Amino acid sequence: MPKVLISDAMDPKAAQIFRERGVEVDEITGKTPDELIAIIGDYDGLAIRSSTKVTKAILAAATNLKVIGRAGIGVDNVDIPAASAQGVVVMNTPFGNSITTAEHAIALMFALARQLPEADASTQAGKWEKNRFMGVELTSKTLGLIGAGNIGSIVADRALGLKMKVVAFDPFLSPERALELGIEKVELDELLARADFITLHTPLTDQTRNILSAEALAKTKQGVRIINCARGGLIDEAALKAGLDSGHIGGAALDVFVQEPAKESPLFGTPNFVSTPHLGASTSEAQVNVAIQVAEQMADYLMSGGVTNALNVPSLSAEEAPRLKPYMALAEKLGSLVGQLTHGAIGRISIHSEGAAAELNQKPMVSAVLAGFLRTQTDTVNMVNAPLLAKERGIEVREVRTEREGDYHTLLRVSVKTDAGERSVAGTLFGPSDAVGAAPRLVELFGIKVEADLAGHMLYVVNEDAPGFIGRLGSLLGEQGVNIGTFHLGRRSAGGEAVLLLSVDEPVTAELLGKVRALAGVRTAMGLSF
Ligand SMILES: NC(=O)C1=CN([C@@H]2O[C@H](COP(=O)(O)OP(=O)(O)OC[C@H]3O[C@@H](n4cnc5c(N)ncnc54)[C@H](O)[C@@H]3O)[C@@H](O)[C@H]2O)C=CC1
Ligand SMILES: O=C(O)C(=O)COP(=O)(O)O
Repeated sequence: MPKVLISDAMDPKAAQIFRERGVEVDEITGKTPDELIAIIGDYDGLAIRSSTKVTKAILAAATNLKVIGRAGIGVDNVDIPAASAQGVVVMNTPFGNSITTAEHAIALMFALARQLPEADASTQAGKWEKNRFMGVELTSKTLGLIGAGNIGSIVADRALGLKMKVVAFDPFLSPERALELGIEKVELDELLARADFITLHTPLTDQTRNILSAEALAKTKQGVRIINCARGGLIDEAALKAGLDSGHIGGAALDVFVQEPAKESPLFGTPNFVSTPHLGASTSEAQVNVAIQVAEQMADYLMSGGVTNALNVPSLSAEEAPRLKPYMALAEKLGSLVGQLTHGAIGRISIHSEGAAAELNQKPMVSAVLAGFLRTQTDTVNMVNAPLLAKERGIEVREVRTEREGDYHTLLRVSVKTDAGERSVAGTLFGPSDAVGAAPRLVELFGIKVEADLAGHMLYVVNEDAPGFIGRLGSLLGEQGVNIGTFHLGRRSAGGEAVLLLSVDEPVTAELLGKVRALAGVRTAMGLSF
């Protein structure tokens, strides 16, 4: 009988469903990482919310683990590359708590507009300070949405009902979708200049981290009120405190913090600051939704192999699975690679299969490319919703098949149309010709021939091909204590542009990237993960 550990507080429905479906379940919450490491080896499944941090160390001890189920949306507390490397399926419940979280953002907006927490405390202290609390109306005010996905769209809908004007910054929001939502798509600077209230609804990624930096906050309107029910780390907390102290920021409400649990913060006690302890998803309705959904999905997987809402594996029928599986892994890696290497809106993505790949069912491969690509923008993408999400983002998807073989027996090419022109990557499968058990390999990167395994954490460098460069890079990595797993090299022409792809044991830090970029001859350096 498979065994699941529920390690964060979850509605009792989850345990009930596991038991009904023949899965043994333990509910043990509040464990330290070391305590979790000591017990995790016994379990086939781990059901979590946001408190449990599923790190590489925990995964390393999770020798029997097959599936992690997140009863909620954000999976930034799970090391997905490490889970994938171990073959652990990671699933979430993308919609179960979105209404609830959107309502919390609206609640915090009202709390700021009418200073409800401070007025409540003062009244209950017997002060009756009727003249101290002068609020503002929401009607006719401009709400700036940063991120207009599932939750952002619901917030927009509610705000429009309150007769607010809504402007949104989301590079992946298509003009058609903006029109459908009744909101105006704008650039970030315009949002900062126009919004009376700003609310954040993006995942925490390298692009969104510190999106409200000191510099961005300085561009906001005098008296702006800011709400964050998405993730700590989207706002520079020190700059927020300074803005509140100076009076430039009229109010801020945070449900999420850089460090959680946030038991102390310079923001605590600041006038016009409101906070809640990551309560966005905490309603009985949402918790029942996500508990039922996560338990059903995990039980399906453990009992029959069915895959729903998985973030790192494709959903597949039993018959097609063995032959398509390596192609899907290749497709997902190529999609993820172009997603990580290109930024901003993409008008078109083309998937071209050549040779043996062209004879297979293309749909799962196309979904895998799109899922890999979109995962760099949203946590809620999976194999099932990837084509729909691509459509919503205005991405045209083209499929091209050439049954004739080219240089390779089988080849998959992914091209994206960006403002800078068409850019493409291509890969093949090495190993048995029927593809079962074959290994994905990158063979071309933006026109440069390179042969690489896309796995784990990688460092990508584009440099001028010149003697001594590899030695300088190798010494730098050695000095920084970075262990190189594999090393792949390609170049456009002798003395021209060269590309290096190195696999490294730990995620590439911003500090290391800074040092690599400072090396003579480096044009681009980025950290990638698969
Ligand atoms: N406080 C809480 O308890 C809860 C917090 N959340 C958080 O809310 C976040 C949003 O959830 P959903 O709306 O369901 O996700 P979603 O994936 O549907 O929407 C996220 C949106 O952010 C956009 N985005 C991505 N990168 C961006 C960038 N650089 N700039 C601007 N926009 C960007 C995406 O295009 C997408 O439209 C989640 O990632 C999660 O971290 C979710 C539920 C509860
Ligand atoms: O679903 C999400 O992304 C959330 O942030 C909710 O977190 P929680 O399940 O309440 O710990």
